Amino acid sequence: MFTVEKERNITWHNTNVTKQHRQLLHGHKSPILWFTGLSGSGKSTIANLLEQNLHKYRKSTYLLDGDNIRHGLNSDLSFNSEDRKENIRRIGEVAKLFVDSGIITLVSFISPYKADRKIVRNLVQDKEFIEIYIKCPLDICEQRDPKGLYKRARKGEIKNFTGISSPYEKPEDPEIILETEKETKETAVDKIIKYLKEHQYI
Ligand SMILES: Nc1ncnc2c1ncn2[C@@H]1O[C@H](COP(=O)(O)OS(=O)(=O)O)[C@@H](OP(=O)(O)O)[C@H]1O
Ligand SMILES: Nc1ncnc2c1ncn2[C@@H]1O[C@H](COP(=O)(O)OP(=O)(O)O)[C@@H](O)[C@H]1O
Repeated sequence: MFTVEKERNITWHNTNVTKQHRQLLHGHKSPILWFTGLSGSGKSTIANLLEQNLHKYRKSTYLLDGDNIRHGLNSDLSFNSEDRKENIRRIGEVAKLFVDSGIITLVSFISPYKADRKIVRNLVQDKEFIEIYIKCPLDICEQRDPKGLYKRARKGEIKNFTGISSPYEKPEDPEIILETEKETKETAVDKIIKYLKEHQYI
């Protein structure tokens, strides 16, 4: 029924209602759809449209968006590398809880470091982490500049800005790559839904 971690005097309690019971109730699996990419690459746009589509087809979803989470849970974190690591660690743990709740969990964070994304992948079971690389050249993201942040970063008003003064490490072997310079958001969403159906997540 439970396991004890002796050093810290804490106990893990198993619940009678399990992830499998919850997934059965929802009628689908509950993977993490992890969107990673530069600011302005299209993570939020695609994740939002995907959630809208899944919701329309009566799938239970929740979207965790970096900008939003930094308003609350992670409002104490900056954009230096240590804080970004902690940002991803926390949201990885939150996403794991959502997986356990039986909900399809969309996570849209720049998540620039390979090692941090790998830590989250290893938090959940095999096939429960679907990495979606929102690929878009920096110059196109910069032209789009939906929030005017690149302009400010170039002027030196924002430090540690991803792609300008802070690194972005591309995924090596993501499950899905979407090239938003070449394909529309609708095509991108269709591709993700096709993947989910083909791999029997939904
Ligand atoms: N220095 C710096 N670098 C990058 N982005 C910045 C920065 N300062 C603020 N912003 C805004 O914060 C959003 C990214 O937050 P994340 O939590 O996703 O970033 S990270 O995963 O910790 O790297 C990011 O949102 P998106 O544009 O949606 O990616 C920006 O709006
Ligand atoms: N194919 C596409 N997919 C997603 N966004 C696109 C695409 N083409 C143009 N855009 C535009 O690029 C911008 C992406 O912004 P956003 O979704 O906030 O990116 P991110 O969350 O990665 O910072 C939006 O203004 C969106 O309308």
